[in-house]
Amino acid sequence: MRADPPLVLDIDGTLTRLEGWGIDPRVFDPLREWDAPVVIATGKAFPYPVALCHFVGIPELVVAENGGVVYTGDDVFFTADREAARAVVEEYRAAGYDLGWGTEDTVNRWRETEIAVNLEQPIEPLREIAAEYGLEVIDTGYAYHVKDADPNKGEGIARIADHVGVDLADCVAVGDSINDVSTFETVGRGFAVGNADEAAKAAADEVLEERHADGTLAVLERVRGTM
Ligand SMILES: O=C(O)COP(=O)(O)O
Ligand SMILES: [Mg+2]
Repeated sequence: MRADPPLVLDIDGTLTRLEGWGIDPRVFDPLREWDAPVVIATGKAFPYPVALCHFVGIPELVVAENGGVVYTGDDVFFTADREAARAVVEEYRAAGYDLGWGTEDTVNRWRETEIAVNLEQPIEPLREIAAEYGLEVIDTGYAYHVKDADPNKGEGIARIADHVGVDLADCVAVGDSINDVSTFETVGRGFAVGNADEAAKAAADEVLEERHADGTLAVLERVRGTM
């Protein structure tokens, strides 16, 4: 019997319902039944992908914070320093702006290496301050991320692949935004969902018609048992 290829999946825009928010429940069973490693590679803070793996019922193989945090299932690696991102946020706040997530800010509460800012906040002053500290700001369509330009999802995926013993060339990835470009450059086959941004579409091997989880489910159908 032929096996399933290892998977690398983004969360927002990729496992989401067509309306853009919330995990599409149809992805749970195929992911739990997948007979190869499934890596969740996201811009979200570390607890979110860990919880997703936990509730789907799959081993925790996680790239979080756009590569700033990598969990191989045995070891956690922090590949970026959050002090610069914190300094940017302090300056942004001092200039009268807000991160836009409310007082308890569960979006950033457990972040270790970067900071996320609500898309409704002004990006230009954020970019200017970030540049002073040598950081970049990326727009995933779900948040602005103030981050070190160096670590990325792709490097984290390579570290996990090495640890679990899968060949990157065999890996199939699905993603939707600029933070998935390094993923697509790292794995054998990258698919951008129909709602993907231009950067993700340009970096993918194939752009799907289907949007959000419809796209991911179509890829799973196509690649299941092809190894
Ligand atoms: O955190 C974001 O902005 C996007 O998250 P994602 O990488 O899972 O799409
Ligand atoms: Mg995404």
